[in-house]
Amino acid sequence: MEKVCVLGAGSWGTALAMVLAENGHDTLVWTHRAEQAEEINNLHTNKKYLPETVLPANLHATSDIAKAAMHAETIVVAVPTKAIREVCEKLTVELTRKVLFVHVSKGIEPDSLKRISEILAESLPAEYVEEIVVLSGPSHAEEVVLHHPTTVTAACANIDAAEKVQDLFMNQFFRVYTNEDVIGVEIGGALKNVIALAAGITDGLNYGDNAKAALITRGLAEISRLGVKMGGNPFTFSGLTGMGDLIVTCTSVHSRNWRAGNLLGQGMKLPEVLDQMGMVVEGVRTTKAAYQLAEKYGVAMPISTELYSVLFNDVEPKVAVDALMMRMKKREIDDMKH
Ligand SMILES: NC(=O)C1=CN([C@@H]2O[C@H](COP(=O)(O)OP(=O)(O)OC[C@H]3O[C@@H](n4cnc5c(N)ncnc54)[C@H](OP(=O)(O)O)[C@@H]3O)[C@@H](O)[C@H]2O)C=CC1
Ligand SMILES: O=C(CO)COP(=O)(O)O
Repeated sequence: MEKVCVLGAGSWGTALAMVLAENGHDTLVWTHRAEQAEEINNLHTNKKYLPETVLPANLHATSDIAKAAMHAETIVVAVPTKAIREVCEKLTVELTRKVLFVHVSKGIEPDSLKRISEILAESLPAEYVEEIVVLSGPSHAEEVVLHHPTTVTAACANIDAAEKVQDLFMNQFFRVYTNEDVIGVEIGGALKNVIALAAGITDGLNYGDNAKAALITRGLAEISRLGVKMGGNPFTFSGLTGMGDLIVTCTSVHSRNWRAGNLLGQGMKLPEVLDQMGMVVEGVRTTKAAYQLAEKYGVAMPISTELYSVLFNDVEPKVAVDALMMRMKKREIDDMKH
């Protein structure tokens, strides 16, 4: 039995804390809202994020970050990308020993263009960091809490650390693979949200299945193109954290990114959409990062670029789709390289 703390009691943090508690680990979830910690401790529910779920009685919560830091040998960071620096700052003052960090967030920071493991390495004191492992893959919280079969990947250049995380989480409904390619895993996990927003838009426009298959396939082409240029292993992009997560996020009604895109495609404006979602839609900020990364690395990312113009330059979704369809003629396979 390990002592594990999960930072963030949103849908994913809570679902993963549930997996860990069910695996017999001494699991504490930290939330920045005291009333939510009380709800988890006293009622064993988290109604805002997982309204139908009864949490295991051995899952405990706290809103005291000092307690969270004291408790853990392993810390799972499960807050949205934009909250990570702030949470690390709070945590840093409470750390007293080396901890294995696992992060499960899927984003890239705009402007700095940092991946999550880079943000963590920058924000946490090196002497208290044993390793940083990313856990990612096709995994909606709503299905994990129902014990539906789910597969994910734990990635770290130090394969022993990845295997330790594999052992912590793995059970009969939650299967964990390992990979050494942190860049490929983080880029695939972040950028699939961008393509899922676009897939939601075409569904909102009622463009049907051909359009969605096109977005998934050409989306994977542009994710791989960028990811390889950044140093990722090309094979990672056809794995769970690439193609796998892209498929689930572009096709599942559970996806907040797909749902947000769907509302945009139906004509709703971005601020209204985000208001209505009430949960993180990582793809919005990541679209800005993708747009900047495409420029920085000189890689063609037409879907991300058109989505950027819809989200941030008020271009009509239909006009953006027309622009994608009317790009100059390309070879399918040669095009993957450039
Ligand atoms: N949901 C899923 O199925 C999956 C999600 N992920 C990824 O996991 C990450 C977290 O997503 P998810 O749990 O779904 O998000 P949610 O929107 O469901 O929950 C986010 C949680 O983080 C908390 N939070 C937000 N800002 C801060 C802050 N500054 N300090 C402390 N806590 C904060 C929120 O608190 P409050 O309630 O106060 O807003 C909430 O508890 C994202 O990167 C997402 O892409 C990955 C795989 C699956
Ligand atoms: O990453 C996810 C599934 O693997 C969750 O996707 P959404 O954030 O779009 O809900």
